[in-house]
Amino acid sequence: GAQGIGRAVVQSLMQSRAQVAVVDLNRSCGDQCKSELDSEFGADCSIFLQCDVTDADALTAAFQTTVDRFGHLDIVINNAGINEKNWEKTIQVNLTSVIKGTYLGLEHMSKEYGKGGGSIINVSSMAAFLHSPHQPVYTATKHGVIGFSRAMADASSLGGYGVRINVLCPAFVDTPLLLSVEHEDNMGKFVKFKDDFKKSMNHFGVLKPSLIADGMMMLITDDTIHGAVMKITCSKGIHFHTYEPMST
Ligand SMILES: NC(=O)C1=CN([C@@H]2O[C@H](COP(=O)(O)OP(=O)(O)OC[C@H]3O[C@@H](n4cnc5c(N)ncnc54)[C@H](O)[C@@H]3O)[C@@H](O)[C@H]2O)C=CC1
Ligand SMILES: CC/C=C\C[C@H](O)/C=C/C=C\C=C\C=C\C(=O)[C@@H](O)C/C=C\CCC(=O)O
Repeated sequence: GAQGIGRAVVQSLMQSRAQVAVVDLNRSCGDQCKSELDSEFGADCSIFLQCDVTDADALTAAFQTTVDRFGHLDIVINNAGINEKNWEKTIQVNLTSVIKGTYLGLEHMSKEYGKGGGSIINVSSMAAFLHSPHQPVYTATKHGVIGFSRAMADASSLGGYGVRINVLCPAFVDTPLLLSVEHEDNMGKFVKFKDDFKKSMNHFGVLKPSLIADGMMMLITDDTIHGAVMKITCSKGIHFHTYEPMST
């Protein structure tokens, strides 16, 4: 992502000397991001790939271009997310593309394909824990990201993929996405609930993208973390959801 949470994570990754492929639909944001990264870190450390993650062929090509450019893949962050009146599109971006991005990441990192292992982080939301009447389909996609990622983490363990898979659930974060609650194009008929949404935001507080990046870096650097659901809120900061053990 070339803005918002994705842009903050890219900054942290490059400050940690990672080479980064920024994949985003928005070319102007992407070009701006690339220009800033080149100025700060040099032109060889990142690429920007304009890509609609709902276009499976384009996303496949973006992964291949990244591997061709940098030689291999170690980290995948499936971050793109929208909240649109077109609820089918919301599902395509927020869930279907996360599934596709996870499978593509495994193709380039999993030991089942003879690769060296790696780390996948899928971005959900605290909307999966505190559902809101403002965005029911968005909420459904974020539940789906958690369920899919936890299942894939178990598959990775059972299959010896060597790929850690974790989920990050931010609460409200100060990014352009939050502004979408004002618009009927995004919220559809639920825009009439926008004042209630903003009351929630004021109650729970709004996080800085840099704190989400800190959480991402923790998931990336601590190789003991696998199958985890990280939550980041104003009240508790970076913490993890605990699930009742499955009864065998
Ligand atoms: N901002 C918030 O309050 C919260 C955001 N999140 C999640 O964090 C993730 C990032 O969101 P933000 O940074 O806040 O949003 P944002 O709108 O600032 O950034 C999202 C980026 O995704 C890109 N994008 C959208 N559709 C795309 C597509 N089809 N193909 C490729 N790129 C596409 C946009 O161009 C944009 O650069 C999303 O999954 C969102 O649901 C989760 C909880 C809270
Ligand atoms: C268009 C809006 C786009 C994104 C907004 C975001 O994805 C939606 C967030 C929805 C809910 C946020 C809830 C925040 C909750 C907190 O900050 C917690 O402190 C509340 C306390 C407990 C939650 C329950 C739990 O932790 O299990």
